[in-house]
Amino acid sequence: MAIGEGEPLERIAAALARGEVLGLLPEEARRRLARTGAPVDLIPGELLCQAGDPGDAVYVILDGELEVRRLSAAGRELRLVALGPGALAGEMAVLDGGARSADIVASRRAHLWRVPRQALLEALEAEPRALLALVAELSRRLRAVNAALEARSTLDLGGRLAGLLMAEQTGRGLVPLSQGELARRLGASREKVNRKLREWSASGWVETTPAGLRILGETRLRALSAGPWSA
Ligand SMILES: Nc1ncnc2c1ncn2[C@@H]1O[C@@H]2COP(=O)(O)O[C@H]2[C@H]1O
Repeated sequence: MAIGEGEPLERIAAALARGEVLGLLPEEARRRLARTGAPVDLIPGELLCQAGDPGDAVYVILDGELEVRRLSAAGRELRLVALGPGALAGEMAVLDGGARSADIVASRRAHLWRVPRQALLEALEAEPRALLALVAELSRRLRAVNAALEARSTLDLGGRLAGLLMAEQTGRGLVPLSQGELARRLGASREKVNRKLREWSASGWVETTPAGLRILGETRLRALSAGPWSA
C-alpha cells in the first residue's frame, strides 16, 4: 500500500528508517521527524518546486520517482538526475539557505514526507553519522556531475548519443525512447539527434522499427561512447 495522508506515524517513522541519511538517526529522532513532517503526494508531471523558489523543507521519497531538471538559458530542458525511494530531495537550499537550485518534477506518482528545515538541521546536528552520510551523498552527486561535465566536454553529440543508447537499450537491443526524449536527455536539438540517427541508420548501426530504435552495431556505438581514448 502507498504511504501518504492518513498513515500512522509509526509507519512513516519506519519508512524514514529505510532512507539513506535519515536511516542513521536514532529511532526517537525519526519519530520526531515523522511528527513534525507532513505528506506530499504528487501525480506524474506535477512540480514539487522550481529553481529560484525559497527552500524551507527537505523531502524524503517514500515511494515513486522524482526527476531533477533545469531549463538552460536557451530554454532547453536538461534532465539532471532521477531520485527514487529513500533519497532526499531539496537538501541543498535547506543546507546553504539559498534558493532551490533546480526544478523537481514527479516522473511517476510519488509519495513524499516533507520535513521542515529546522527539524532536519536539529536532527543532523545531534547525529554526526547521519550528517556524514549526507555529506557522502552530496559527494556522490558531485562526482556524477563531474563525470557528466567531462563527458560533455570530451564527447561530441555522437558519443553522448551512443552512450545514452547503450545505457537505455533493453535486452533485445531496443531503445524505448522517442527522438524527442533522446534529445531532451542530451540537452541537444531534436534535429541534430535525428540527423545523427539517419547517418547511423545508413551505416547499418541502428534501424527504426515499430517498437522503437534497434541497435545493430553495438560494438561501433560502444567505441564511440568511450570517447577519444578508445582505439
Ligand atoms: N546534480 C544533482 N544531483 C542530484 N540532485 C540534485 C542535483 N542538482 C539538484 N539536485 C536536487 O534538486 C534539488 C532542488 O532544490 P534544492 O536546491 O533545495 O536541492 C536540490 C537537490 O535535492
